[in-house]
Amino acid sequence: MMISLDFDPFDPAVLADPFAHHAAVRDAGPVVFLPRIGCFAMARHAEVQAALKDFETFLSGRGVGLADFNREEPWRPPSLLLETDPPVHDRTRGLMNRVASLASLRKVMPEWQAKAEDLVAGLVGCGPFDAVPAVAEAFPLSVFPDLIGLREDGREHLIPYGTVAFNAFGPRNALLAEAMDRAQAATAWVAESCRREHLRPGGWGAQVYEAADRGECSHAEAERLVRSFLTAGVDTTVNGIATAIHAFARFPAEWQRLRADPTLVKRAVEESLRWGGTVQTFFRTTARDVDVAGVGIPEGSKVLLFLAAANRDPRHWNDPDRFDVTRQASGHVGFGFGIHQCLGQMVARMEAEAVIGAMIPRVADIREAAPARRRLNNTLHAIDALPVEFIPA
Ligand SMILES: O=C(O)c1ccc(C2CC2)cc1
Repeated sequence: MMISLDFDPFDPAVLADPFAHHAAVRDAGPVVFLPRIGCFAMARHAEVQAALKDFETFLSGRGVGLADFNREEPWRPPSLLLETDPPVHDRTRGLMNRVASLASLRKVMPEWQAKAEDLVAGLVGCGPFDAVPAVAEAFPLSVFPDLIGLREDGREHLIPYGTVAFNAFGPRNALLAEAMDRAQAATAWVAESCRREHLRPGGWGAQVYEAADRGECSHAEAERLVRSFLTAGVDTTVNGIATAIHAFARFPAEWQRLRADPTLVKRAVEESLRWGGTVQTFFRTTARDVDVAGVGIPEGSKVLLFLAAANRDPRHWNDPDRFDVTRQASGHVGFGFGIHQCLGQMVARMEAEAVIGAMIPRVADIREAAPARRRLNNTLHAIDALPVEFIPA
């Protein structure tokens, strides 16, 4: 029996506080239909994880946004990672896994830790500041473009470019239109920056082109694969770090628990990824008629997967709305799940661990200087301003 829910997940009021609406979607049933969007939806952990794992039934190649690439032109050439299915995905993901290796990240970790320590030390005891530009944007923009090997000029374009890319997974609403208008220069800069001549030898970008030299992909594909790093690798980590700092400001007892046991830093970062819901949703498209929990979903249907709702599903987590630095948050779907699980998840973890790890010995308290201000986005639970004070230890 199909349950319909008169609910627009992309309504600005919902995007401003999505968690307030997730229980209703979860409780309405394992699969519901959203007539306002014209899609099916899943918000419970079991069904979301199962759909993410079942890449043959729930396709990515027809787009992971509301737009069905079989029916309408994508706003940009589709991603050869995010928006492909096997066998193409097997080839491109294998290539990118070899480039974005843990070994290469381990090499830069000491430099990232030193940069995070310098950044945090300069903010402790200096009164209220906005942690979004000062930390959440500053740190990823100081380390990630260098990892990829991007040119120095124009790196600030990466933020508005990510904003339009993540809005583009949603409907053609005012948020997307505004982001498109603002991102014209950024879109041009990103396209140019992915060209081989603009990439530093030795960086991840140049390594993708070297894979093309070896015949692992075409040089045109290499340009699009480098673009994936730029699209996925900034707005996500910026908001992941902002959300972690915001969580500790809102739950000071958790900050004290972490300061009392700094070995919890990896667990605390993972919990912020579960609890924070930076990446709220993604779509899939059904490859065939499929029955999920007694609901018939026709072939070619768009299915909205509420990742953040699944990460707070009381059917799977104890006291899910509680931010708990000691929780074992493995199994969350904040990075997706299955073959499309986030290629850059180790980058995201390492960036957040470097920043939070630098704060632990230096910051006795994180004081909210004013309420955080949301930056509405069709996909990201983003923070626009986070006025805080780092009280010296
Ligand atoms: O390949 C891409 O362009 C791409 C864009 C966005 C993501 C989201 C999941 C972080 C992933 C890949």
